[in-house]
Amino acid sequence: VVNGEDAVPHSWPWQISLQVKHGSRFHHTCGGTLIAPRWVLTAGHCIWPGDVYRVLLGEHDMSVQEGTEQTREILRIVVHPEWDINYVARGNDMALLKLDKSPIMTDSVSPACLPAAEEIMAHGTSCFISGWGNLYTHGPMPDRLQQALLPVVEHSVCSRSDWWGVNVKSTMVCAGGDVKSGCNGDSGGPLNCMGQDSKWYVHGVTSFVSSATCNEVKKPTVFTRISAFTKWINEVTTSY
Ligand SMILES: CC(C)c1ccc(NC(=O)[C@@H]2CCCN2C(=O)[C@H](CCCC[NH3+])NC(=O)C(F)(F)F)cc1
Repeated sequence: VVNGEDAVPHSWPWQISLQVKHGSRFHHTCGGTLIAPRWVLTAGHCIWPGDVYRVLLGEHDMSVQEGTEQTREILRIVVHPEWDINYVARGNDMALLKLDKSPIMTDSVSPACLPAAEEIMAHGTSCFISGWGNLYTHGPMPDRLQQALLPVVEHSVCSRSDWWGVNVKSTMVCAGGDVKSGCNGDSGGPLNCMGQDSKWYVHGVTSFVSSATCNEVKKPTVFTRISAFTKWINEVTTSY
C-alpha cells in the first residue's frame, strides 16, 4: 500500500496472508479475505500451479509473534474458470481456497460480510484497501499491516481513455487514482467498505495497478467486483 498507514492491529480480522513455500520456508505472496469458516477469497493471479501455499490468519506485525496468529493448510484451490493470466483485462481475477479446518474465531480472526449480488457502490464511497504489499513501487514490504482510504471511482470515470479505458470491465471496481494505491503484494486482499448499516463489507479483491508505478494518477487500483461473482462463490463454497 502506497501512502497508507499502519492499520489498528486486528481491525480487519478477515485479512489473511497467503504464504508460498520457497525451499523450506514460507513467505507472504498475496493477501486474501476469510469469507466463511473454511473458505478464503484471493486473486486468481496469486495462484501458480505447482506452488505450495498456506494461509496465515490473525497477523498484524510479521516480525513479532503476537499470539493471535493461526496457520491453516489449504485442502483445495478453485481458480475462476474464466481467469486468464495472459488476459488480465478480461477480469475474473479470483480464486477460492478451502482450508483443511476452520480457524478458531477470535477478535483477531473472523469472516467478512460480502455485498448483495450486483450491488454497485456510488462514486466517492469511502473504502479502505489493506495489505502487506510494497510501500512504493519497487519498495520494501512493511512488517505491519497497512491501510489507505481509497474513494470509489465509478465505472464511467474509470473507463475514460486517459484513465483505464477499455481495460476496466463492469465486473471490476476502481478506487483511488491519486497518490494512494495498492502495490505488489496487496494482490488478492480486500477492499473494505462501510455499509449503510455501519458494518464493514468486502466489495473487492485487489487485482491490478499501473505497471509503470503503483500510485499513478488517473490509474486507480482495480479490484475484482465481488458482487458480480455471488453466484459462483455460493456454488463453489457449497459444493466443493
Ligand atoms: C489490464 C492490463 C492492461 C494490465 C494493467 C496493469 C497491469 N499491472 C501490472 O502488471 C503490475 C506490474 C507488476 C504487477 N502488477 C500488478 O498490477 C499486480 C499483478 C497484476 C496481474 C497480472 N500480472 N497487482 C498488484 O500489484 C496489486 F495491485 F494487485 F497488488 C497488468 C495488466
